[in-house]
Amino acid sequence: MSCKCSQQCDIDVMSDPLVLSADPSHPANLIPELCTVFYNNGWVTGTGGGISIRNAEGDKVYIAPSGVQKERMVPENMFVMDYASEEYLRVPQITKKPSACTPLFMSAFKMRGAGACIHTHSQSAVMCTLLFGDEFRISNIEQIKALPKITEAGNLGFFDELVIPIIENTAHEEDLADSLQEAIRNYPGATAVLVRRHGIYVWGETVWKAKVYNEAIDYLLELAVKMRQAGIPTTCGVGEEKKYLKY
Ligand SMILES: CSC[C@@H](O)[C@@H](O)C(=O)COP(=O)(O)O
Ligand SMILES: [Zn+2]
Repeated sequence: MSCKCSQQCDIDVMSDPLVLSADPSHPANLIPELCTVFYNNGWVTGTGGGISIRNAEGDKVYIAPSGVQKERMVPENMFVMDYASEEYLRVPQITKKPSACTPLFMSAFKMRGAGACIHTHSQSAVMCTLLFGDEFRISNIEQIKALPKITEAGNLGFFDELVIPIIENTAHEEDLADSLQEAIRNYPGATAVLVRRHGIYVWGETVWKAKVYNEAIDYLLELAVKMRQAGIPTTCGVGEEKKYLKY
């Protein structure tokens, strides 16, 4: 039987209907593709980081295997979980162990209704967790406008402050779930949580929103490191930067 996607493809989906599709937006195709993009940005190198995506109906969760090179995955490597029962509908041959990030991805799905959640080990994210205390804050930068308010409709404005909570790392990724959930409860306007000396989790209503938020946040994290290096506070008002310039 061939795939039912809009492209009239001739992939034999009977061989593995949960992960084989010629539809490029199928989660089993998107996870390997996006992980390659993230790898090329230095966000998921050395097997760290990853992404989990729910299907369009929201009843299935696609999860990468644990400990694999995330940029070299193929659709057949994906785990598929039933969203409601959290039971695995498919376990790939490559390994029986799903990503250690699974309880964290599930927290974003269940608590925020997210359609996708990205985890990166971006060096800008890690540096910001070393430069900031319990919260990362930045304001008065144009790129902030790419991020949602969450608690009300629409995006943040140029003069709004972006606040991202920072939680402490644990020896094992799955042990982060409790503190991530606490941060999600305490910061209803957050679409991301930083993990000290580790990286960041970013989620969104759809995979494309999650991707845009992750890109915008990483841009702001990288900028924040440079602002700190230049001695400019990340929340400094428009025009106030002159006070900090050394020339
Ligand atoms: C470099 S090992 C990193 C892991 O411990 C973890 O932090 C991570 O992000 C990926 O876990 P994984 O189980 O491979 O999906
Ligand atoms: Zn990690």
